[in-house]
Parts: sequence; C-alpha cells; structure tokens
Amino acid sequence: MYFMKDIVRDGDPVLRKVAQDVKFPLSDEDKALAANMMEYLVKSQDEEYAEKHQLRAGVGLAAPQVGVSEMMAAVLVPNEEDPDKPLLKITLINPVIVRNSVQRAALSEGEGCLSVDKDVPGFVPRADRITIKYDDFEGNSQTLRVKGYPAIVCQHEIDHLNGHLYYDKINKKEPFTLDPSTVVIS
Ligand SMILES: Cc1nc(NNC(=O)[C@H](CC2CCCC2)CN(O)CO)c(F)c(N2CCN3CCOC[C@@H]3C2)n1
Ligand code: NI
Repeated sequence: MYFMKDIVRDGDPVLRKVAQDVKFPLSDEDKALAANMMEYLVKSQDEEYAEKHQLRAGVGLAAPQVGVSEMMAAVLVPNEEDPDKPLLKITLINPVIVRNSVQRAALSEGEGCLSVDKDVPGFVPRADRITIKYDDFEGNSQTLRVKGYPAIVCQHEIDHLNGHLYYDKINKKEPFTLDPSTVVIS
C-alpha cells in the first residue's frame, strides 16, 4: 500500500523523464507495483480509510509518481450510479495512444495531480476519444477505446509516463478559454 509520503512531488526529475518499457514476463516487483498502485486508488476512494490515513483521492496513478520510472499506470474510474461497477478499472502497461479524435474535451473543474501540491486553475484540453494499445499482464497486446471522462483520466496518466504534467496543457494567457467546439465534462 502507498501513503502520501510515498508520492513523488513536482520538482523531482523522475516526473519529467520518459519512463522505461516494462519487460515480460513481469517481475515480482512489477506485479507488486501494479497491485499497490491499484490498491492506493481503491483505498483513496474509500472515504473512511482515506480520511483516517489522509489520502488524497485518486482515479489514476502512474508509476513515476511512486518513484518508478516504468511504463505502467493504474486507472480506477468509479461509476457514480453503481460503485460496484467502475466505468474503467485497468492497469495500463506500455500504453501508447494510437488514435486521437479531433474533438477536444476538458473537465469542467480543471485537473489536479497527486504529485502537484499547488492548485493550477484552468481547463486542460485533451482528446475526447482515444484508442490505446497496451500490454496486459501476460504481455499480450490489447486495444482499449475510451471516450469522455475515462479518456481524460487515461491521457493524464499516459502523460505522466512521458514526463508531462497537466498544467503543461493549460493556456497560460487565458486558462479558461476553450476552443468553442470543446466538450466540457462535469
Ligand atoms: C477527476 C478526479 N480527480 C481526482 N483526483 N485526482 C486524480 O485522480 C489525479 C488524476 C486525475 C486528474 C484529472 C484526470 C485524472 C491523480 N493523478 O495525479 C494521477 O496521475 C479525484 F479524486 C476524483 N474523484 C471522483 C471520483 N470520486 C469517487 C469517490 O472517491 C473520491 C473520488 C474523487 N476525480
Ligand atoms: Ni497526476
């Protein structure tokens, strides 16, 4: 399990590196890494546990954020209607975005990051629909097509694996100006 003390903060060079490909068969360390990252997300979404252990809630977590410069990220996007059936629960290994829609989307509340303690206000424009090629735990190549909120989360995590942080994408001069065709997701 990870706690906030284990989360690497902005300024640490590991957050600005392109991470290394994960090798197969998965080492025991990589299996534990995947399990611990997903466990953090599950526990951080458990209000009582998160409160008790002062965890910042998360719907995604990338390996560089726990100091491991490898191409692995956990995503757990809950379904507000039915908490037992998340919209997306997946470990992305060696993910590559192979298709981006022209249509843009942004979260209406902007974004935050467990590795960025300051609040950076503004819209983070991203693709509304993406196709991701990634490896599963057995090393088989898989394809995932996501749209809207889950797609935003996946893009935020895959950015981490390539050394990008969300505020890199905020318009410095006009942080709340969006291309009018951008879908705003609440
Ligand atoms: C949108 C949101 N971002 C939360 N935090 N930030 C994160 O997840 C960062 C990654 C997200 C920032 C924007 C896109 C990806 C972590 N990152 O830095 C990883 O790289 C939330 F916590 C959150 N939710 C909604 C669902 N709720 C279910 C019940 O539990 C509370 C939880 C709160 N929604
Ligand atoms: Ni982040």
